[in-house]
Amino acid sequence: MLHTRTTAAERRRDLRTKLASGRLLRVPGALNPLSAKLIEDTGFDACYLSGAVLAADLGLPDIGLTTSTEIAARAQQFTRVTGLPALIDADTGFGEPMNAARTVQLMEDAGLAGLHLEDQVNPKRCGHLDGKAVVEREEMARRLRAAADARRDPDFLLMARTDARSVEGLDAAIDRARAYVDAGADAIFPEALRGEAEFAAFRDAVDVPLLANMTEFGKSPLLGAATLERLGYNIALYPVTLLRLAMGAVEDGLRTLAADGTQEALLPRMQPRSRLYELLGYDQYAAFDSSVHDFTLPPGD
Ligand SMILES: C[C@](O)(C(=O)O)[C@H](CC(=O)O)C(=O)O
Ligand SMILES: [Mg+2]
Repeated sequence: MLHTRTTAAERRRDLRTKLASGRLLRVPGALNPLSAKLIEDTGFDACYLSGAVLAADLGLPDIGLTTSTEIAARAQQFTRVTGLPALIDADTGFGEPMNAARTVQLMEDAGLAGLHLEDQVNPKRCGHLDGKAVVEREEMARRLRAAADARRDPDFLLMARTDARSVEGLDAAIDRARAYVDAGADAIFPEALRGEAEFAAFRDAVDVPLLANMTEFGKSPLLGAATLERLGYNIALYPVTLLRLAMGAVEDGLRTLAADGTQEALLPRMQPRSRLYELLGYDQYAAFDSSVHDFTLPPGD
């Protein structure tokens, strides 16, 4: 009820253990705390809080407009209701290396299991768009050293994302990744790789856990879990999948409602009240005090 019983420390250890297992973790991006509960219920390994989704949720583009305190406050609403480890997209760290350090502490306090910082300049943009620019390698290394040093729980995962593939080419991106590991990154997120061979080259070159960003409508092919596992990747990320699915359904539904003047035709596509109540744990609230709470549903709801 109300919140998960799992502590942040337990979730961080859980993520570390899963990463050490060598198997591929499947990590969808949650679109709100309720969907994070569904990600847990359907058996995924962890959940992701995407910068693109957090911004879109506020009706904003993903260009670094959100602030670290804003996303930390939102993140806490997710971590409170799921026992799954959650990894957050901390963009560029929201400023100078000192800001990246503060961001790490805010995300630790929000109960997250880890974050990733990227090497783009501010203002950043989606990693799958053209026209990106990256900071000097040493500048990003400073960002990472500050972040690693600020961490109070050594199990909090510090992942470095490099956007350099599209800007400087694959070899430079690999060199950066190695430098970022030396600066304290526990894992690497190579952004916008072009094909399976590039994913394989990255795996050969870097020893730490690797994340494969399987975002839709981007520059990377949508490699299946079996392929990513064979390539030796540790995390398959589906960052914006739920938002895209939900918004597709919402838009279709609105058009149908406007055209038909009733939602009758939409009922088979809806999550029924009973499933929503199950996810929210209404029965536990009823058991807490049945004299106050009685949420028995009529059959068929
Ligand atoms: C992973 C990502 O950083 C995100 O914010 O979810 C985005 C995803 C997207 O815009 O498709 C990115 O790849 O830059
Ligand atoms: Mg992002």
